[in-house]
Amino acid sequence: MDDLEKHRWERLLRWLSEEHGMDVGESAFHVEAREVPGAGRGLFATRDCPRSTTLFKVPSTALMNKKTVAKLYAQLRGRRLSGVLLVSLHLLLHKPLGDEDSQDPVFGPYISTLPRDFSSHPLSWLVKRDTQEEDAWERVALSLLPPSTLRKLSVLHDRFRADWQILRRVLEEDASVVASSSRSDISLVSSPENINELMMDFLWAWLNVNTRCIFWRIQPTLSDQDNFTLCPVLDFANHNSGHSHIFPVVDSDIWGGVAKKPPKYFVFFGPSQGAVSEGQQLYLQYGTHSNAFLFSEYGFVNDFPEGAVASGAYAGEVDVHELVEELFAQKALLGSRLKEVLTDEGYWGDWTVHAAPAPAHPSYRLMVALRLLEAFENANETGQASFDAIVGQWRQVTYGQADNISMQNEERWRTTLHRMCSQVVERARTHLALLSNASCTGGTSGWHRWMHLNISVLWQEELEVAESVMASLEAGAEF
Ligand SMILES: C[S@@+](CC[C@H](N)C(=O)[O-])C[C@H]1O[C@@H](n2cnc3c(N)ncnc32)[C@H](O)[C@@H]1O
Repeated sequence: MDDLEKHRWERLLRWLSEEHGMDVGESAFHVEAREVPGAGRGLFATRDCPRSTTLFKVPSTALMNKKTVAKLYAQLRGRRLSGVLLVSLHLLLHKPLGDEDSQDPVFGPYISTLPRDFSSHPLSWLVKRDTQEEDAWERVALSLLPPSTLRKLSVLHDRFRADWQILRRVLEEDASVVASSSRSDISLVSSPENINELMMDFLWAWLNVNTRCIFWRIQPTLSDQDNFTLCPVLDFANHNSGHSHIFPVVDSDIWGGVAKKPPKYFVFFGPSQGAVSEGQQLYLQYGTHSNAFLFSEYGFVNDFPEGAVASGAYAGEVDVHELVEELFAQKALLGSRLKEVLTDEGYWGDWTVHAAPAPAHPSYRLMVALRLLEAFENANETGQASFDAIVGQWRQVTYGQADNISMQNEERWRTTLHRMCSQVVERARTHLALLSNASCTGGTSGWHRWMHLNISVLWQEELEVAESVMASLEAGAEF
């Protein structure tokens, strides 16, 4: 890290210690931030840690979440803003200017350590497209994304736009909120340029929340959308698809009892299965996410060595929603009726093919959908009695009361899956060829080249997974 970043890290530790009473001494704090090429900064062990070592404990007063931030905005209590909105609003109002530190008297030293720039995040390209401010590189990059990645990104974009609309209203209607900002440059003069600038600042805040938050229970209901926090120090940890070295203690027995109060510290253990060595990067597994998800939500992918998909060493997957949806659409009115059946039974969408565990296979949801589609053979319409009878047969198989609709149906859906995988292979080859033509996405800076590579990895995964599933089908594998 450069001197400025080192200074910010040290200031963060001083703030945690002096303002929040966190123990950052050698006996209780065993991590440090370092630069990681291609991943910004990461967390590293500062000494050998035996299994289950407590790596560090962050006082809950230093966390940024709905509970700690809402206290600062009593005037907004009636608006029932989500945790994402409140925390993003606070970041927006105290965003550091240029290379300066954040002037927020409450969380300033923490906010100063957050990434300053999200130009490489694909959501930035989409948001810039809304205002015709995207550059040629971004336009081409968006056009080269696999369809399912673009869909995931669009869903994220919708979430962002909805939050921005709410926040804009809050800023326009409540002058005291803007007045509480520590920024000298914030302005709500409603010129289109000002509003777009403010939206990009909000994007910076929102992406910091979206890429750095972690589950933290502040509401009694486990699935409450506000059960998350930003956590200083921990949020320097990068993701690894294989294993995690950091284990957050996320739930407390207190919740089972009457006290219903979050714990005083957010505690992070090292692995219980083995020691970590001094200098080792400590990863946090963000979840078992596909590369398409990591790319759209976090702006990076897990790379994999050539052949790792075919050997099953890398659990690649492809979301084939668009291709399946198209098959139902081709059945015109019958397709709509079948969509209704699948939706009612909870099987519409989320259709994937997987490389591992061997044999490479379709997801159960995909088999269920294809069985129904092929049960009607080439028909585009059918009478109600025959429709009900066929759907009845399909239900028996789906509920496990029969092995199959017919051997012919099994043959048909496997053939359709094979054809679909071959389409995936073909479009992946086309896009990899386009991507290898440097002129089409050859940006100038480091992150352009890195994102170019990430997009290639997405297509390479599509290619290798689809080829593996085709090989399984050709070998007659049972799924
Ligand atoms: C919680 S932050 C981790 C710390 C971050 N690297 C930083 O410099 O502040 C999550 C972000 O880190 C980056 N990241 C995390 N894991 C990564 C990985 N395995 N490869 C590349 N980038 C990664 C992505 O930009 C992601 O959105």
